[in-house]
Formats: sequence, C-alpha cells, structure tokens
Amino acid sequence: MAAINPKAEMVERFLDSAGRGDLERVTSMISNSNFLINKSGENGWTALMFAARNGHFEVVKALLAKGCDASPVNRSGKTAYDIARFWGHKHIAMLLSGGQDGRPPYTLPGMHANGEDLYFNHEFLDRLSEKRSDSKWLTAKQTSPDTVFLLFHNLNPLVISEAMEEDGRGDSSFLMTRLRPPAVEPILGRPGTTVVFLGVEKQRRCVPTTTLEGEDDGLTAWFALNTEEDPSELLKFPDPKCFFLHGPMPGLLKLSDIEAGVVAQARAVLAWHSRYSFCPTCGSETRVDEGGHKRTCLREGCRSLKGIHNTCYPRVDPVAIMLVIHPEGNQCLLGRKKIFPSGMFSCLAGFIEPGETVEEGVRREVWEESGVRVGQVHYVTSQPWPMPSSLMIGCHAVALTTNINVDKNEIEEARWFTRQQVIDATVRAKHAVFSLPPRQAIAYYLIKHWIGMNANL
Ligand SMILES: NC(=O)C1=CN([C@@H]2O[C@H](COP(=O)(O)OP(=O)(O)OC[C@H]3O[C@@H](n4cnc5c(N)ncnc54)[C@H](OP(=O)(O)O)[C@@H]3O)[C@@H](O)[C@H]2O)C=CC1
Ligand SMILES: [Mg+2]
Ligand SMILES: [Mg+2]
Ligand SMILES: [Mg+2]
Ligand SMILES: [Zn+2]
Repeated sequence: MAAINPKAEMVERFLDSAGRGDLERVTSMISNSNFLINKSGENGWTALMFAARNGHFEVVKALLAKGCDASPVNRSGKTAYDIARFWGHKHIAMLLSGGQDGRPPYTLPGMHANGEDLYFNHEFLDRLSEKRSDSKWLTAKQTSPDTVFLLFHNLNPLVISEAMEEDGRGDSSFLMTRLRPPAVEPILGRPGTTVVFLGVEKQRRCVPTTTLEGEDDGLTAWFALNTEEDPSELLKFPDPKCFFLHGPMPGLLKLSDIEAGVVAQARAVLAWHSRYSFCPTCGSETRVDEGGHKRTCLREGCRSLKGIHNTCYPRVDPVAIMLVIHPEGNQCLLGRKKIFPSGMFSCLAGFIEPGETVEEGVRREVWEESGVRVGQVHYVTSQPWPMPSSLMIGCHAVALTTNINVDKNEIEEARWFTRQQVIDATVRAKHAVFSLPPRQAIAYYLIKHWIGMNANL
C-alpha cells in the first residue's frame, strides 16, 4: 500500500469541501491551517476553482475574504474566473473580476451555458423600438452629425481593410465603415435604396443639449442602408481601403466580434426588404414603415391589413441545431454536407416546421438526416444567423439508437466521433481525423460545450 502523506490528504479534503460547497468546513480548515488556501491538487485546480466550477458563491466569497489568490491557472491555463464564466455562474464571475459584492442573483436550475459571447450575439445597440414610429425623430437623426450609417451593396457590407488583424486562428477581421450623414446623402431616397433604423449606442449617451435646431437628446443613432445601384459611382468613400465584403460566406464571418451582432440585425432586415418588395398577400405595392421594420400594403381592403399580419414584418426562421450524444455518453454524431470544406464535420441542423416544437424539430431532423432516433432534448443557447434570417436554436440531444442511415440529399456522411477525437480536433487540429466548424458558428460552441462538460475547465 502506498504511504499516505497527511499533508497531501489534508489538501485533498480541503479541495473536496470547496467543491461540495461545505462553507463551514472550508472556513474551519483555513483557520486551523492557513497554508491550505492557495494549494492546488491534480491538474492544478485550487479550492477557489472548485467552488467557482460548482457555483458555490459563499465559499468563493469566504476564500477571497481570507486572502485567497484568484490569479493562478490550472493545467488548461484557466483561472477561477474563466471557469465561473464558462459554467455560467455570472455572479461568481462578477465577484472574481472585482465587481459587485452582493447577494447572488437568482439563477435558473440547470443553467450552465452562456452563449452571450457567441459571434453575432453581441447587442451593442439599444434597439429603441419605441422610436420606430416617431418619424420626426427618425428624420432628424438621419441628418444629425453623430449618426452612423452602415452601407450595404446588394447585402454586402462596406468594410475597411485597415483594421485587418489576425484573430488567433489565422482569420482576418474587418471593421465596418461608419459613414456620417453627408457621406450617404447622395443615395438617400433613391429608388432601390432601403434605410433601416438599427438603434442607438448603449455606451455613448452624451448630455442632452439645446441647439438652434432644437433639443438634442444626445443619443447616437445607427442606420443600415442597402443599395442595389453601384454606390462607388454615387458616393465618395472616406478611405480608399474601403470595400464591399462579398459573401455571405465566409465574408460575414470575418467581421470584428463586437460589430457582427449589428450586421446580423441589419442584414436580416435588409434581406427581407430585398425579397419582399411587394405585398405577399395581393402583390400590390407597399410602404416602408416603422423605421424600416414594417411594410404595409397600399391596396385598401387587402387582407394583410386585418388581424395578425406577419407578412408585414421581417422574417426570422427558426432552425434547430443539435449535438446528438451517443446513449453511452462518450461519442457524438456529426455530419457533413457536400459544400463543407474537405474533412469538416458539424452538428446536424434543420428548419423547424409549422406546428412543431423545438424538441420535435430536433427529433425529426436527426431522424431524416441520419436515421438515428433521439430521446431527451436539452436547450443550450441560440444564435442569429443572418444568411438570410435564421435563428439557430442550439440543443444537446441524447440518441436512443446508433445505426446511421444518411439522407444523401442533405448530408454526404454522418459519423459517431469519440470524445477524444473531438478533443483532438479542438486542440491538436493537425493530428485530428476531422476538422470542426469555424469558431463563429454555434455548432462549434455546442461541440466545445459538450467536451467542456468533463474537461479540465
Ligand atoms: N451556425 C451554425 O453553426 C450552422 C448554421 N446552419 C444554418 O441553418 C440553416 C438550416 O440548416 P439546413 O441543414 O440547411 O436545414 P434543413 O435540414 O431543414 O434543410 C434545408 C432545406 O430544407 C428546405 N427548407 C425547408 N424550410 C425552409 C425554410 N424555412 N427556409 C429555407 N429552406 C427551407 C430547403 O429545401 P429547398 O432548397 O429544396 O427548397 C433547404 O434546402 C441554414 O441557413 C444553415 O446555414 C446550419 C448548420 C450550422
Ligand atoms: Mg434536414
Ligand atoms: Mg439539415
Ligand atoms: Mg428540413
Ligand atoms: Zn396586399
């Protein structure tokens, strides 16, 4: 029998108490043996990390109060703060980042995922929907010197290459060109030009001032502008390095993370305008209302003007996207479409059909595309996907059967991959048997979240 080292055993007991959230034991152990506080065990995990991993707010607070160091990293290079964020314990993350020290806000049971950092998910504008019907305010904002216009030509955004930078995976990212009112004036109001009010900046609220023209509320408004004409003939761009980012793929995945969310909103609404120019009910001409968020039929008596008329509003198409987990828990089902880059496998996905729940949509699409039956379905997180206007509803699902029979019309191949193969594709891409979807896709997040469940995070 191996000799027991009493000190190592004490550290183990201490770490275990922190992981279980045993506040009394944690505090009494520190009072008796203060050296324990920053000790780590296997894989470099400290008591603070264990408490953060399992959402034990009071234990984290007590450890910090006793002078525990929050900066160490585990063998995966993660701090207690990273761990708290990854597992969705926002109040602990806030505490560890030196934020508010108060009572923990209520969290829903089982809420661990947090897809807020996903590409396309940043909402850095306040949509201020109550202003959409205030045409006077909208008109004034369109000429206000602070206002920002994002220009699209046939739905391709105008970006600037100056900001090109590597994002760590060898991808370059571009910044949107922010145009001021005088720069877009020549194309406003021309046929084929659509304007959409996106919102106002959440961050920058200037002090309201009174000017000769009247009261200025200090809000910086953002508009999106799509033109079907070639704008380079009508406009002078502020910088010769500006260009239209062609796509949608992979162009739309090359934006800066912070601006991608605004582009998701803008492009989905503009794409709807470009496809729904006439009334879908009677084919008549329409009028653009609500700052570009509604089209109203101009024919008196049209059915679209009575009752609930969703044809008048921009489309959002729900898509279920799911990582299907093997009944034994250690493999997942991934598929590839013909159009994917060679070697890439991703989550199965499909449009939700009318009268269908998300859970049923998941089960039906997995059955149709892979011949696998699915039981439990668990919602993880969502992502707007503006190509043109999908809302990806990300789920984990557990398979009931394992035989694969692919629908060759939709999927070229589907396979079960072991957890180790997936981990290799994440961290040792060169040696992996397949490649993952790009980090910007919710599919990547769902896969990472699954391996994170047992990984050193
Ligand atoms: N962010 C991410 O990680 C991922 C995003 N996606 C996105 O999800 C979306 C759906 O995935 P996909 O696997 O293609 O879906 P499906 O498996 O439902 O198959 C798509 C096909 O279904 C038909 N269809 C049925 N309803 C609709 C609808 N409302 N809109 C368009 N087509 C419909 C179309 O057939 P037909 O063309 O014959 O009319 C289409 O080609 C795509 O936009 C895709 O880009 C997919 C995977 C990953
Ligand atoms: Mg399908
Ligand atoms: Mg599909
Ligand atoms: Mg389908
Ligand atoms: Zn009509």
